[in-house]
Amino acid sequence: MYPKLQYISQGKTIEEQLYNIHQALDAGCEWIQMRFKNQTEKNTFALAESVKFLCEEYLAHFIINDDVYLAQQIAADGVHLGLTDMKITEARTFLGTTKIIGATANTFEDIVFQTQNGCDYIGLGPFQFTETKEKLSPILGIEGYAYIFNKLKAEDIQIPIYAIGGITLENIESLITTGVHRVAVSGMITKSSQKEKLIQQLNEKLYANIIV
Ligand SMILES: Cc1ncc(COP(=O)(O)OP(=O)(O)O)c(N)n1
Ligand SMILES: Cc1ncsc1CCOP(=O)(O)O
Ligand SMILES: [Mg+2]
Repeated sequence: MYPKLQYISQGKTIEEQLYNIHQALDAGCEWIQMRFKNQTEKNTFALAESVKFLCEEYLAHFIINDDVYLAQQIAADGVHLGLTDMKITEARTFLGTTKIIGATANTFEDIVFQTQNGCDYIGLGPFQFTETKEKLSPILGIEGYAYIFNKLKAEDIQIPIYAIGGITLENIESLITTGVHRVAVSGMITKSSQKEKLIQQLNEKLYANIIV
C-alpha cells in the first residue's frame, strides 16, 4: 500500500525543486509528486530525470503531476491527474495497470466518477486556502470531509483518499476524526526548518490508527 504521506514538490527553478525534493527525501518522505508548473519541456524532462534518480536512491515512490507522456518516457511510478487533465481512462490505457494513477476530487460525486474510471487513489480537497495552487475549487473544511466520508462509508466505497490543501500538522487530528488517514502536502514540508521531526510527527499521527 502507498505511504500515507505524499510530498508535492515546489520551486520555480530546477535547482530549487531538486533542493526541496532532496530535503524531503533526506527527512524521510517516501513518496514524491513532482509538480513543476509553466515550464519548458526541456526543463521538466531534465528535472524529472534527476528526481527519478534521487527517488531510486532513496527507494521512494515517484509520480509526476499532469504529464502522462513524461511519466511513461522516464518510467516514473505514475502520475497525478486533475479533473481538467487527461481523462483517467485514457491515462490507464496509455500507462497500463502497473502504474499509479492518482485523481483529484472536490466532491463525493467526483470520487465515485474517478474511482469508476480506474484511478488508484484520490486527492480530495482543498481542505483550506493555500497559496500553493491558483484557482482553487471550493474549500471543504472539516465539515466537507466529514460529510463525504460518511457517504463513502454508507455506500461502502473503498479507495485510498489523501486530504490536500493548506494542511498543517495541527490539522491532522481533526482530519482523522472525519475518516481521513492520508495527506498530500507541499508548503508545510517545504517551509519547515525541522523537516525530519515534522515528518516523524506526521507519520506518528497518520499511522497511529489501525486503518491502513
Ligand atoms: C494528491 C493530489 N491531489 C490533488 C492535486 C491537484 O491536482 P490538479 O487538480 O490537477 O491541480 P494541479 O496540481 O495540476 O495544479 C494534486 N496535484 N495532488
Ligand atoms: C496541488 C493542490 N491541489 C489542491 S490544493 C494543492 C496545493 C497543496 O499544497 P499545500 O500543502 O502547500 O497547500
Ligand atoms: Mg493537474
